[in-house]
Amino acid sequence: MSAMNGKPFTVFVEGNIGSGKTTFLEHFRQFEDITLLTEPVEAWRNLQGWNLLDLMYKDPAKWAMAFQSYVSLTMLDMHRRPTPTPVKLMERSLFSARYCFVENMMRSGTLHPAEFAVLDEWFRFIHHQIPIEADLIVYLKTTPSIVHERIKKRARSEEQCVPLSYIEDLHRLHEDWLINRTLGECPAPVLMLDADLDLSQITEEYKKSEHQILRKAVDVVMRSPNKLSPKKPISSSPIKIVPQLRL
Ligand SMILES: Nc1ncnc2c1ncn2[C@@H]1O[C@H](COP(=O)(O)OP(=O)(O)O)[C@@H](O)[C@H]1O
Ligand SMILES: Nc1nc2c(ncn2[C@H]2C[C@H](O)[C@@H](COP(=O)(O)O)O2)c(=O)[nH]1
Repeated sequence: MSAMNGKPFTVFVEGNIGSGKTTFLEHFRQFEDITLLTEPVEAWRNLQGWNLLDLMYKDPAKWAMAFQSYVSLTMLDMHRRPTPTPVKLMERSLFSARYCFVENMMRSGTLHPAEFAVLDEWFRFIHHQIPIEADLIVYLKTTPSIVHERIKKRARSEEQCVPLSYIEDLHRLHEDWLINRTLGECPAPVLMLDADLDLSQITEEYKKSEHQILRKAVDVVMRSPNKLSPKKPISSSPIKIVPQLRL
């Protein structure tokens, strides 16, 4: 199934560490005609045998520049990845790397001002020379203390020493970027979801976003009904499938 006009309906899924971005993408695995691109964390944990994520957390002053440079490369690769489907969901973006993580490293003094200037120039160049657009941003809004507990429970070795204050700083930057609009550029309309809800309630919250996300795929269904169906068939009738998508 090719994307319409060669450009998929692109969604950036944004939110603090542990807010449920990967879990959100997994919710959409039930549908066909969607490309899901999770954050390349494993690439950051193993670049030719080097765990850049661990090095960055252990000695940010020394490794922040190298880590952010590689984050930029891997995220640009995701932005530019050919997408054969009408809908593409990406976990994070070059925008959150710049306006949340790099901004925080500059403000906290982790990045030298000259290092920040280099990363900022790279972001400006990429943003103005290469299309890295989005049609929608889904913002998984969370409370720092809640995601800090989730991070501890997830127990990713590199993150065990991440303090609550770091999560609070990232929260404020996400809010300023996506909600208050006092930081940087917001490249698409924002759909905010309450990602504090626990796993027993979060599916209903995720469903609030299905219509806006799947509407391009719905268009495809209306033109070729046999094309889109959940991997677990809801019904043999495309009509019953389409209302399921019209939430
Ligand atoms: N709504 C939720 N309630 C409770 N735990 C959650 C929820 N969403 C995700 N988790 C758990 O929290 C951790 C982080 O979720 P994940 O999807 O990896 O977040 P992210 O990709 O934003 O870092 C995982 O252990 C996951 O199982
Ligand atoms: N310093 C940066 N760290 C980043 C960036 N993008 C992600 N990360 C870190 C945060 C987590 O420890 C891990 C994965 O993020 P999740 O939110 O998916 O858990 O990678 C960045 O640009 N800079």
